[in-house]
Amino acid sequence: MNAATLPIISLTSLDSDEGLAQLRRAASEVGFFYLIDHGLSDDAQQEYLALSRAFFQLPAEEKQRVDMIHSPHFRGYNAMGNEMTAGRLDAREQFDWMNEELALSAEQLNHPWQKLIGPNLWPSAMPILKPALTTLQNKLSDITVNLLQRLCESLGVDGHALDHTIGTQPYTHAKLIRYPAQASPQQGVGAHKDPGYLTLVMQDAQSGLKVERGDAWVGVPPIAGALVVNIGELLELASNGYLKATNHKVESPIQSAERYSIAFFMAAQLSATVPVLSLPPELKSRALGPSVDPSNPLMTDVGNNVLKGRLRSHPHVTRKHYCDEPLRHLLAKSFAHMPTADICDECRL
Ligand SMILES: O=C(O)CCC(=O)C(=O)O
Ligand SMILES: [Fe+2]
Repeated sequence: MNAATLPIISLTSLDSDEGLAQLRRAASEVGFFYLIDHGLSDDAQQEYLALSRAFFQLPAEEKQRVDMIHSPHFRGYNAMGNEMTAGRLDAREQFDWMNEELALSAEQLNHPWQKLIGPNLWPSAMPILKPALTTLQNKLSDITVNLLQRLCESLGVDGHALDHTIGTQPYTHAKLIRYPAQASPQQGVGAHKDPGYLTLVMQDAQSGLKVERGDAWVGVPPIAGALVVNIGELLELASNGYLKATNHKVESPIQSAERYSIAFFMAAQLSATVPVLSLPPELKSRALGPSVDPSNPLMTDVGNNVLKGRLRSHPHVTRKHYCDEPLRHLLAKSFAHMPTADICDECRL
């Protein structure tokens, strides 16, 4: 599969039945597609990628001031060697930000996922980053909410069927990512599914993103101006498996080229439980239930499904902020159906 065969969906075509049918096919047969006519110009995207390059070029000590290890809410910077996917280290550095919120006090915490709520860590050496990335977050959030509504329509249900799980604004999580060139092929990020409803990826001119199709991995080469969309685990659950959260990974660039991307994950509010949509009979008969993988149970309680991914990806943050009592006890309860070593290998909860 190449750029010509990975579906290209125009957001402005989704007012028509034909556009919706194309969207449904792309989302159910591939789970990955390019989105065009989404309102974020190629020039604007290049500016955000340039900002990202400038951030990663900051001196190491400036980046370390906002290191994720300081954030119980999984916000901030991760140097190379700090992230695990599929049990192996990823070769990328990244900066994560989410909804800007106040943290809950220890007395207010009833569920471990509530600890995800909190402020971002912004680098004082680059004051432009906070307003610029907040603007980007709002734009991408609007695009994903619109797309989620169109997806619901394409499945023959009310376009607003999932609105109540989002409320006034969805849970959003975004990452600036740099994949440095490696001397030999490396895992930029290992094979995984994204936990939320929908993911948008903005890529520079360097390829590397791959999608699982049957027993093959196919490339998702960049198309100028297009955003890459993928279906997350919550949509697989909401559609009872009619839509699939597709496994994907990034292979590190080799030789001299580095790769920059910006990933944006949109989910329902952390306190929400995702409902199973009432699909019309012709789709329902093809919705055979979400995938069952004991090493990656899909959870309809959004906070736990999101936290599951964060705990595994950043074990150093988990150890520092989640493994002391009473949180450790609550965590063991939330993930009682998962192998405990999967959550924290060191303390085994
Ligand atoms: O960098 C990319 O192209 C994709 C990254 C990704 O899949 C992720 O961070 O979940
Ligand atoms: Fe991903």
